[in-house]
Amino acid sequence: MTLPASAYQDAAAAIRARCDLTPRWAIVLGSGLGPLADHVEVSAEFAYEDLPHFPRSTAVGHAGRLLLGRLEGQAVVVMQGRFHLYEGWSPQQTAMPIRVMHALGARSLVVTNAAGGLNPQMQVGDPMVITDQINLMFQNPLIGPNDDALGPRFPDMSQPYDPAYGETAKAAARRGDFACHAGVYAGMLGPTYETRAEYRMLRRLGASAAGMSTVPEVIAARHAGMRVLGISTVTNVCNPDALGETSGQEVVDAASNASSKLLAMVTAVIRSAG
Ligand SMILES: O=P(O)(O)O[C@@H]1C[C@H](O)[C@@H](CO)O1
Ligand SMILES: Nc1nc2[nH]cnc2c(=O)[nH]1
Repeated sequence: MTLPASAYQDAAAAIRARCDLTPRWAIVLGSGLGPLADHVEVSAEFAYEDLPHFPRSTAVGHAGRLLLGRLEGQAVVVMQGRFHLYEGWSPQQTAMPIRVMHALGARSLVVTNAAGGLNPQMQVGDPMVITDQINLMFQNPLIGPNDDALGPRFPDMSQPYDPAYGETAKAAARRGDFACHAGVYAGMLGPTYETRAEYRMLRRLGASAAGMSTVPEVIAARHAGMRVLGISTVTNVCNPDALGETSGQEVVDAASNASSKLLAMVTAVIRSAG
């Protein structure tokens, strides 16, 4: 579905009409990670269905609420649930909330997700700081007329994830004494999990984690010049030579169980940026 050019400004105006907080940070909470929002001192809360042009969350483990408030004293806007291409939303719709949060004032983005771990050292519950991404969705939210007011027609993607944010997140994991990996996130269309042959291919392509989100959001964020921290939680181990079955519920449960690690890393980065 094509969105009107004014869609993200309309949604931002509806939010501003009820809340005058200017968020510096935008945070997208992935599958099972919604409870991180319990740590936000909330000023205003919006159901996605009440915001103009906003899609509705249909994915398991995604509450479908936008919160404005403070985390670690910093003004934040938090998506408790996101939109995925496999739900039937267009790339523009999956990325639209990023533009809304940018229009509200956010200049840094934290994206979190649940992902399959491809690196043999990974265990369920381990976080991975995303260093780069591979777009295997073969779709792009910037297709169509470019909004020059937002960003360039041909955005640079040489460093989509901010290395300084990543280092701070890894340092928080060291302080917390829990394992933390760094690697490349492969964005898949879903909703099927991968076959053994596909996991094998992803390893050969240089991916360390496979998921079904994040890539369109990060493209939209980089287009708008936002600095990005990305963290995956490994929810299933993808060993092509000994692959067990994976279910959506198992993924959500594994992500929820690891949410305290995510919280430690995300808050450390927000704190350090002052
Ligand atoms: O929103 P995220 O990327 O955390 O959701 C992942 C991808 C699918 O929605 C689901 C598959 O298990 O988890
Ligand atoms: N594509 C994909 N998405 C996931 N989300 C959680 N685990 C996985 C996985 O193994 N593959």
